[in-house]
Amino acid sequence: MEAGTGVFSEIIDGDVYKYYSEGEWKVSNSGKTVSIINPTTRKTQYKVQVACTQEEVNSVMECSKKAQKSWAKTPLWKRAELLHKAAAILKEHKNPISECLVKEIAKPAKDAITEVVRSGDLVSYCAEEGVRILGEGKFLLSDSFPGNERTKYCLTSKIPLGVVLAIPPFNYPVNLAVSKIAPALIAGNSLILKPPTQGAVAALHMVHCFHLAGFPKGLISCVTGKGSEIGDFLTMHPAVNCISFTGGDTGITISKKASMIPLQMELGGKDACIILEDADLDLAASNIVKGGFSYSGQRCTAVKVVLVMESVADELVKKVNEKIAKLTVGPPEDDCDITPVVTESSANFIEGLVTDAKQKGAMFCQVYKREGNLIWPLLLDNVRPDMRIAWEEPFGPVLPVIRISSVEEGIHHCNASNFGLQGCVFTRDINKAILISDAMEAGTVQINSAPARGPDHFPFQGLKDSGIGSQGITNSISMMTKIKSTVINLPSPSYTMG
Ligand SMILES: NC(=O)c1ccc[n+]([C@@H]2O[C@H](COP(=O)([O-])OP(=O)(O)OC[C@H]3O[C@@H](n4cnc5c(N)ncnc54)[C@H](O)[C@@H]3O)[C@@H](O)[C@H]2O)c1
Repeated sequence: MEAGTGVFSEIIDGDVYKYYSEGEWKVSNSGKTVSIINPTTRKTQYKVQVACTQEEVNSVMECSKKAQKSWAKTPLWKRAELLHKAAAILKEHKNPISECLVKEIAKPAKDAITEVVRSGDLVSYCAEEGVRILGEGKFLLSDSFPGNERTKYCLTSKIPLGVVLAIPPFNYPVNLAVSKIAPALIAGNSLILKPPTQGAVAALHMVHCFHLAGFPKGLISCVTGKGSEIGDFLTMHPAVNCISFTGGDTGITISKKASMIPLQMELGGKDACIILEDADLDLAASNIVKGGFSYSGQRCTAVKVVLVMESVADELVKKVNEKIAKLTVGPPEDDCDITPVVTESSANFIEGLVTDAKQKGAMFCQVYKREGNLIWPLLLDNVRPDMRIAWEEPFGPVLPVIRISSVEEGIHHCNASNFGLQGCVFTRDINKAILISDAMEAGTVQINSAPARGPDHFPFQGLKDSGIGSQGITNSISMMTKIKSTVINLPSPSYTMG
């Protein structure tokens, strides 16, 4: 089945995709649309509605508030049952959804399928985890605090926050949407999704799978439009009780504007890969290539700078270059390793970093080549700290190598970054690895493997400008709840068996 056909024909009106509110697919009164440009053909692939009007957003909010009230009264097992159903429908329709990922964000076809299947698994896992952790609370006794007798019993439980606003980025528009939707729903919240422009159509198909599962009207809504146009109205809306955002620096702006509500922010990274003299260089080289160039480097946890000890640098660079030479470059439909980057402006930004590095004397291991949005993989050796690429996130298939003469120098570079998402270290000495992991200011450090977000139940968080709070299924469920206590006061102390 193709995108927009069969069960999905309901979500499209002519050639424009609708938005989703009050359990229905609707055409916005704004009368405006935005074109989604296929990164490979650079032609319009799909159209979605621009900025639903403020009245439409207000009505989405009202409806979401109302739906949440009755959802919070729906038994946990029933919420879980619906999530399991949605997960199965999502997996069943992996083909049309992955087709959108290929055409909207040039994700290699195989990876696009993996994203949808992984998303279904995430939703199911979340339902199971929710049933366990939300079914438990705490029981506290007053006499453990000095001066108290056992006259108070405190019962705590986790309650929903209300309306959760989810804003995912373009690179995993399905997976990073469900990683917010599923925890929000299992915890008893309603959810409003604002998908990225590139990736919006994949997200709308995914939302329709939740619709088909039969969630109550208004519990899930999906509002399309440019972040720059409707972003502020959504993120500053008084009805929103929690924002879960994944993306770039926009998250910093949102966190400054948002009101006093819980924020989950997963932002950019400049994940460093430190290679010691005793490292298994073959293992390191394959992880650098996989970590640095998968999905053309457009991953928050991509290896974004290699910090290698001078004594093994020549050998490592040689091994990495041999592997880069084997990467296939071309369209996502052919499952090429390197596919066009998401937009022309991204390609121009990447080119700017490459030009800066060239002017400042970096060594090019390959010839720089670009056709449209397609950039061939490039390793830049002998990068120095005065080059932009040493610090900035290219979000493309360009990887800098900085040669270091001590571990301290590597840690210093890593910690001087504003980002602190993940990092990795390659060594056969586990004691050194632990010391380095502790010294690196990053939310997660991988030992002998490239940075990675999954498996999706692991905690995932960034320090400094890389984020607020922690994701991962369990942490996201907890983050989308609040603790509520009920205290039973006894007229006189009561001790068990007393
Ligand atoms: N830490 C993580 O978990 C993680 C994961 C994936 C990507 N990322 C980061 O995301 C970035 C790439 O993704 P991107 O280009 O889609 O990021 P982006 O910040 O440009 O956009 C993210 C989302 O925010 C929306 N948006 C834009 N302006 C807005 C506004 N004013 N108000 C509300 N929403 C607004 C966009 O439409 C999109 O849905 C990279 O920096 C990458 O490192 C981080």
